[in-house]
Amino acid sequence: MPGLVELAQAAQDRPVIAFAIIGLVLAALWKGLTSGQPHPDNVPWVGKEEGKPFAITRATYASFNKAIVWLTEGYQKYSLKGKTYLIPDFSGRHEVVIPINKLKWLADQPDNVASVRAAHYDVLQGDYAFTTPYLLETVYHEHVIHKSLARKVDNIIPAIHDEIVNCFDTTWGFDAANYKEIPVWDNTMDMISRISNRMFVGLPLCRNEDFLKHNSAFAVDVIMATSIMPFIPKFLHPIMGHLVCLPNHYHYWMTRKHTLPVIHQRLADIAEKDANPDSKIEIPDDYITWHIQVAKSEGRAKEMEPEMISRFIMPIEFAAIHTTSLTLTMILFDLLSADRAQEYLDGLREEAERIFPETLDAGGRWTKKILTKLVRADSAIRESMRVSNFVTRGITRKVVAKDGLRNEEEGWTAPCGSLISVDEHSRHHDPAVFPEPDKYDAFRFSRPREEYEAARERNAEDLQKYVDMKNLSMVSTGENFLAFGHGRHACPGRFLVQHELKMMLAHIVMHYDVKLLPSRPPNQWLGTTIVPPMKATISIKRKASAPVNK
Ligand code: HEM
Repeated sequence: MPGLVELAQAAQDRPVIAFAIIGLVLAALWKGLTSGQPHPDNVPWVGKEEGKPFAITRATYASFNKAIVWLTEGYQKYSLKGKTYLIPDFSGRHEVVIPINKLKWLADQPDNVASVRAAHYDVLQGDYAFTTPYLLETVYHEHVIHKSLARKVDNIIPAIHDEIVNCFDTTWGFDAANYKEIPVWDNTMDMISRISNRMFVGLPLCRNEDFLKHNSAFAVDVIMATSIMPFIPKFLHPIMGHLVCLPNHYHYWMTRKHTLPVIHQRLADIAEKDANPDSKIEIPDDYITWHIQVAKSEGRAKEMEPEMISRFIMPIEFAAIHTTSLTLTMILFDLLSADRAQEYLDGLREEAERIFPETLDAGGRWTKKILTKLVRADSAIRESMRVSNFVTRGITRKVVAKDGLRNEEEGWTAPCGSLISVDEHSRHHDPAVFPEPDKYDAFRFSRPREEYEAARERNAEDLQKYVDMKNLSMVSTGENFLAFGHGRHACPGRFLVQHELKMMLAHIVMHYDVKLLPSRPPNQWLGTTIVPPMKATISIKRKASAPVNK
């Protein structure tokens, strides 16, 4: 530990850095002392020691490493009894946490009463982080994904499969003699960036290293901005917001030089094809095309500008790449360290090898219909998202109605500006809902589905059971599975993610031997976010028997 003299000397040597650090510390303290999200005043708190001076401020600071303790306390004391409570947050954004029986009530609120867009705008620093507020004000990219992705998914699966094969070939490789260490987080980020971009911008850009590098740097810039900005007093935001987000502009600028030529070409090709439907030009099925087609059909001039198309690619990349990479990283660690890891790997391999031959009619490429049969892979993914989800609270909505949002049943009103959410972590770990809730049981959700299929004799009584079984799939959201949210704003990307992750798991088990892990490399809690171990590795080698390209 340096002494005061050394610190004073260091400050003299680097006055600008010292000034900046002192400024940030003072700002953080100031913020802690004065912050406070609007909230109902007749709802109990967890973590706040009533009667003590600066009780909310102290709870705000303590919340950084108390999230799990307070969520558990809130769940036991209030949620299980159908009661709402308040939880402090390190960012100063204290939340109203409702019990699970009010999930539908919240999800059904109109957008002009409880808004997901406003909640995301605040958390993601919409004024500054994405280079122009217009992107998160309009969320046009989300509209495009909602309108297009589920309809287009069958068309894009072959391209996604092709990209997955290419990613594994070029990063995990072909060496069948020696095990190779794979740094899981870096590798999944690399692969998921390429695979996602195959759908967003297509070939060859999805493999362009400079484009991918600046894209991923942009996402890190956004995360930096969301971490730093809550600690800067509001009145300084118009200056500090732009300063903190200077790197975002730079990295956007660097991606733009790659995307703009593709966008110009695409606009020209689509115009040519529209004018001359017999033209031989092939229009790729990717985000750029969907963006243009939706904008054209809705007469949106601004969204047709090449510059805007290029900017809108950034928030969609942000929504897709980190979420999917975190999920895949968690899946690999959960699967390889489970008590019955070998049995799970063998089960996944047996399923993949049994189903894959059905693709031969489709040129050895998976299709949506065939992928639906991978129920064990589906379960292995859903189970990891249940046990190792990286967010603890979800379905977050900001109250935007001027008069607030009234809950008659409990008799509270959340004033305009309040944040309301659901504690999905505790629900996903509730022993009354999931026996042995902390255990990763890869086939928890596929076992009943397989038993049902084996015994299936269609009659009227089976119909309900059939629906129940469908509800165990990873895209089915509800009280017991909230990792993709729920209701009309549930993640539309999940209709792609399910196929992408299943294809990746099937590829791994059919092509590689993977060493089991002696124990689960631990996740880390950062406030209320859970991050997987970023440096942990796994050992893999190509199966000598693996087919060269499938
Ligand atoms: C495993 C990967 C992913 C996870 C865990 C995930 C999770 C989520 C969650 C929790 C929400 C918020 C739902 C709510 O507030 O109710 C969301 C929203 C969204 N996600 Fe995902 N997501 C993933 C991948 C993707 C991908 C690949 C895309 C795009 C292709 C995408 C696009 C979106 C969009 C556009 C929204 C906003 C929906 C709306 O507000 O109407 N996500 N996602």
